[in-house]
Amino acid sequence: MKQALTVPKLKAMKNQGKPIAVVTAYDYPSAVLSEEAEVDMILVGDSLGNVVLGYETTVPVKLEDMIYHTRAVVRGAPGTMVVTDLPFATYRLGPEATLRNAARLMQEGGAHAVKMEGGAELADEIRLLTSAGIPVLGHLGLTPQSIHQIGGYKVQGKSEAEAEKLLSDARALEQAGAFGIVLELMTEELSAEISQAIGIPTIGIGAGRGCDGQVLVFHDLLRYGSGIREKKMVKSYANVGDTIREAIAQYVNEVKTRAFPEEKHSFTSQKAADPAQSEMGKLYGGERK
Ligand SMILES: Nc1nc(=O)c2c([nH]1)NC[C@@H]1CN(c3ccc(C(=O)N[C@@H](CCC(=O)O)C(=O)O)cc3)CN21
Ligand SMILES: CC(C)C(=O)C(=O)O
Ligand SMILES: [Mg+2]
Repeated sequence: MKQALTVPKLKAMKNQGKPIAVVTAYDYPSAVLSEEAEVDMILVGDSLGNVVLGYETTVPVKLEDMIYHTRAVVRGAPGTMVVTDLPFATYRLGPEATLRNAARLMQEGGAHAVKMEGGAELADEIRLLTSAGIPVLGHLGLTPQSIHQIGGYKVQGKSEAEAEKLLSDARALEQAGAFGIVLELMTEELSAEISQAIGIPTIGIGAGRGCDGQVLVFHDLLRYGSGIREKKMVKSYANVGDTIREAIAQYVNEVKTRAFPEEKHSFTSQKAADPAQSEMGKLYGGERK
């Protein structure tokens, strides 16, 4: 079995200038295929609320959902580093409650690390978790769990004041012990500045070319879903949604026209093998062997 990447090795990749390739996965097949494709890390994102469970936002996603999906991912990718999102509000009731929730993602889910959205205000939580052996990945820029506060999925860090705040938040996360930071939906000037200013790797999504790695949502990368919206930040490397829809439509058509199943998909008894004796044999006039 392939050896999963470790936190120290991930940090070393930044120093060696080796880009880090991350994809989200939510279940057994997406994890198996991601590991076979040799991704450096799998993120069990709370985006599963959108792409797997059909919610409008990530806000309804529960800790139990994340544990359940992480278990399936870990079974599918036993040789890959798996990081799981702490979902909405599960790391906002103080360091102890955060530790309890993060520990469940690791003990019950099998995650190797956890991710949380936010800046300097999470320093105490990150210090406690890292001291307890729970690696923490930060997440700055667009923080989708705060969508009802922010009001929309908008590019972050465009003003000088916003950029300053994000840079100081990145420094605070590193200081508190985070092993890396996801930078979501910000200008590439800012993501490059942050990536140079800190010693831990940055993983970008919609943050341009300045980051130490990239992450994409599995369903966006593959156009896997019925209504995957075109987003500027996404590159789709396949169109699995169209492929699946066309395949299912063809199956439906073949059932309706009795083109499927054929003889080769069917099983026969010894009695049926003798056309004179079997109902099917009589029906097909001895055609069946
Ligand atoms: N399918 C999916 N992909 C994701 O990347 C993702 C989720 N779901 N759910 C949780 C969050 C929400 N995210 C989002 C949601 C919307 C935009 C978006 O509308 N992006 C626009 C830019 C908007 C602007 O110009 O201000 C784009 O075109 O990329 C980006 C990230 C990222 N995460
Ligand atoms: C977009 C990534 C970074 C994420 O947080 C998720 O998939 O939930
Ligand atoms: Mg997330």
